[in-house]
Amino acid sequence: MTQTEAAPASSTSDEESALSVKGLWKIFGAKADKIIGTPDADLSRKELQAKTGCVMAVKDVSFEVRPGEVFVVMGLSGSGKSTLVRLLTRLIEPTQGSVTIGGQDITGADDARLRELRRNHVAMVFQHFGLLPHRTVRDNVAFGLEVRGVSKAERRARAQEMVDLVGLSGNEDSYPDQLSGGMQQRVGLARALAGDPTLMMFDEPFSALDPLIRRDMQNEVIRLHEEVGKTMIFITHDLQEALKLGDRILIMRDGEIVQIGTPAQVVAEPADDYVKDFVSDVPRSHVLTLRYVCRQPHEGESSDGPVMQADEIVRDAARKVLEVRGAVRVYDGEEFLGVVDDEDILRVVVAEEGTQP
Ligand SMILES: Nc1ncnc2c1ncn2[C@@H]1O[C@H](COP(=O)(O)OP(=O)(O)OP(=O)(O)O)[C@@H](O)[C@H]1O
Repeated sequence: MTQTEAAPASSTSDEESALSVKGLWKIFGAKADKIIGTPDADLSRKELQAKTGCVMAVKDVSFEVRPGEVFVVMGLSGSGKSTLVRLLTRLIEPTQGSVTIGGQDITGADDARLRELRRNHVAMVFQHFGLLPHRTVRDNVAFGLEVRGVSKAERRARAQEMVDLVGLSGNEDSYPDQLSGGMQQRVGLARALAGDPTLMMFDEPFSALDPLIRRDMQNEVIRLHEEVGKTMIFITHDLQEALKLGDRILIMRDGEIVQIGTPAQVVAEPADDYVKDFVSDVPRSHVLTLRYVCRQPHEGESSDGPVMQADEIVRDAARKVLEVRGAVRVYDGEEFLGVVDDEDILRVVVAEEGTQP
């Protein structure tokens, strides 16, 4: 994934965003809509539940996702991730707030528009693959196209293309129970891609897979993203997965946003002790970029070293920096940010020795 440290999300307008979420709330329970705007809304989840019986699942969440971005929503169990992703297409009705997908207001959409949106623009990949057991791989992949009324020949051709894309060539005529978990999830990916959605949502798709297969599937998502460039919203409780896949990560706790940032930002500048604690075991050189390591040149330090870009990850930059006598210059595009020398790199690497589990 690219690790672009771009402008803050708030500078993106609704028309430019793939997804725009504003002031979104979900409170489960009777009279939940009477709570927002009252002092009860400021109670902790536990206090609110004790007082009113209502559960604050998602609390005043706002964010923007850019076209082509992989946006990860990360949080521990119960933080509100699944509710949030279901609010985005109104599989769960929001208590308050607005959602705009590709410039279309979802919150006010009638049933027909919602169906059209779910069918043609948004694809979801879940942990439980939701494959139809009596259909072949090919027919599972083509299912959404069938619902849309695409002709049989066109469906077959498109399904084959997607089966090939996810590396399942030769398994077209197998049934789901003849495939391993990883392969079944590939069918789920192919099915999601078949309809050429504008937005793909993944709700903990790899949580049930073995660690090695899970890593393969993460790499597969990265490869597919590079190939098809879709906007992706990826829900996970796994920090490593979030750091690996996300262009940006939204960290949730108790229904609220704690931080939104690039992997490097979250590790270098955690918003609070909760995030700090969360990222404390992360090998920093694998995530931090030169932006967070560079410094102003010392007096008299030569400033004619080679140039590197600020979004280069420290581990990838290390060899080049260590080979240079003196410092390399770090630029964000045309803008000079500072310099980095071998000691600056080693400081990151040595510091992480103490953080490895
Ligand atoms: N239908 C419901 N009625 C009442 N409370 C609910 C409902 N659905 C979810 N909740 C509560 O809302 C909170 C957020 O749940 P949610 O499932 O969104 O979290 P999550 O981060 O996805 O967790 P997990 O990974 O365990 O699914 C939890 O306290 C949960 O118990």
